[in-house]
Amino acid sequence: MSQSLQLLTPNPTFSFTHHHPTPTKPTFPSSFPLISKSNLSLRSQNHPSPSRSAVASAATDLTSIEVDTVSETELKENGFRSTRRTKVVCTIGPVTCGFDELEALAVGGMNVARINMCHGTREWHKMVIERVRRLNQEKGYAVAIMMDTEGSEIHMGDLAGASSAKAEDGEIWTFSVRAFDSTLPEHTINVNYEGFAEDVKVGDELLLDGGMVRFDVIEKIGPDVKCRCTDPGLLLPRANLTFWRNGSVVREKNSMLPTISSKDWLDIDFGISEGVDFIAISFVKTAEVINHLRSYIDARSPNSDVALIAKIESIDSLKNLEEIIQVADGAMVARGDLGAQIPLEQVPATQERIVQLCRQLNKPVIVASQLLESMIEYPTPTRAEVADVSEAVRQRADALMLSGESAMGQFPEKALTVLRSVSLRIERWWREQKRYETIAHPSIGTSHSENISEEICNSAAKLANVLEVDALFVYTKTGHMASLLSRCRPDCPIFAFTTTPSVRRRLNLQWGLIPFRLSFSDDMDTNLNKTFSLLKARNLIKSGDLIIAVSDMLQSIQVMNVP
Ligand SMILES: Nc1ncnc2c1ncn2[C@@H]1O[C@H](COP(=O)(O)OP(=O)(O)O)[C@@H](O)[C@H]1O
Ligand SMILES: C=C(OP(=O)(O)O)C(=O)O
Ligand SMILES: [K+]
Ligand SMILES: [Mg+2]
Repeated sequence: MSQSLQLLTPNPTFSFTHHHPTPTKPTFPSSFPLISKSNLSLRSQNHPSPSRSAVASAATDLTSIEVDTVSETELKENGFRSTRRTKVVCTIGPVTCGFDELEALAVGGMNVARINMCHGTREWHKMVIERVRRLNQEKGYAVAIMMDTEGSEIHMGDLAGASSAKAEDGEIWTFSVRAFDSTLPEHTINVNYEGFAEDVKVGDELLLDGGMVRFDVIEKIGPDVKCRCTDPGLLLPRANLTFWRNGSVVREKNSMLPTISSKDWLDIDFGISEGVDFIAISFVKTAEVINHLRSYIDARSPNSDVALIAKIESIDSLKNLEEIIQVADGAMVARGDLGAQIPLEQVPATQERIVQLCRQLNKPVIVASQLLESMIEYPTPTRAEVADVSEAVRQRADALMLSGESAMGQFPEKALTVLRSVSLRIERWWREQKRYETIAHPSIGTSHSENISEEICNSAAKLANVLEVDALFVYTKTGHMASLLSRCRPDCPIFAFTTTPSVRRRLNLQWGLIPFRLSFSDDMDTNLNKTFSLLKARNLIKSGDLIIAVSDMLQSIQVMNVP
């Protein structure tokens, strides 16, 4: 039995009639207009649970549904409401690039694998992409791939093969733009930016790795800059480098460097040809850069549906924040570099502002860097790190990101487990606290039809909270309706059914969405029948569960008990 509201575009007729059968869960507020639909008669089908190999061949099987085993287990184990809503991005590096290690991350809940083009060779990245693909194909996961560009800001070079170098208090180090071959003189660091020795002044402060290690500039000798270490620490290969004068970051000629360097363009070509799902653009300064990249991709690969993530990590990006997020497909609060460009104490408020703005503009947002930094070395996070992760979850960011913790740390899987368990706990706490929170977002649609979709999703999410439904179902070809529902952060999980594997992977970055691949038609009754029988066969739903279904083919809301 179903109660539904349908808004038919382009010429919506808002005529509603009352005729509803008795629901088994709370009824609507009587003011809510309804039209009834005939009872759905479900063919009873008896599908065996698909084996792993069945999942692998599902792409061609029109009668099956694809969902990853981890989401499936999480849904079954603790009930729908306890399913994790916050997504996790893991940076892949030397300790996690093996197939088994990647699988362990997928089992641990990794939603997106990030490769950072600052490090490693293209062959290495290609190998990681192929392994993630194989994992998806063989094991039914929908792990998306995010390629992160190097960008053209200043960073130090490699340490002639060493994995790190220790700078001690008071030591004199030389930062040089000279090219060294395989051996580096002692206490020497190569800098990738030619204008460095020219731009820097005696008395400036150098911050490496977002301020983890600091130096004072004491002398300039041609291409060499002599510096004294004031905050000792570990120098890592290719760590970022900024210099500060009178309390703010100096952006001389390096601010004129193109956001996308010639190496980045080659990496982008590589990413497009490999079919990555996301490209994260480092040090975005303006919306124009994103628009330019999008036209480039459209011209080069018209069928590509790669999503562009703007990394907010510079002063320039903060100046143009709204325009940048508006044109991007999502944003990353890249706190590593951001914390080296603005005073550290401004980072938390900036993070909150970016997260809120993304939610308003309906763009997924990732909170990144140093979430569990101590877990690179230790198996337990600090209390402060747990509080930081909790805050990002409480802000309801779409995703959290691991960097060094999963790329080169000693406890990648443990770090992932911490993110997962903290997310679950804070989400539950938040639901208990904020039940019936009213959802009010500015309207973002630019057409009548878009406004209708948006209002449908707002209403569906509100209904889902009030009626305490078990799940929201959304049938979406492009993923747009699913993201509009996610934006409302409803109390129940959102089952997003989509026909295309790439849309399914892309939705895996967004808060609360459990993406399924399913072939469906424009006929909602048929779609619902099919979904119910397939999900029942996998013991994911049972008769009597209350669901709300929305669709972007037929703009409608249907409330129903699973027959
Ligand atoms: N592909 C890779 N190959 C080798 N080391 C890597 C790779 N990706 C990441 N790492 C290591 O993990 C650390 C953290 O990763 P990330 O935060 O992405 O880079 P960065 O610290 O350079 O911004 C890096 O400093 C580097 O030591
Ligand atoms: C995520 C970030 O970028 P990257 O690791 O590429 O420097 C950051 O700066 O926080
Ligand atoms: K990068
Ligand atoms: Mg960065």
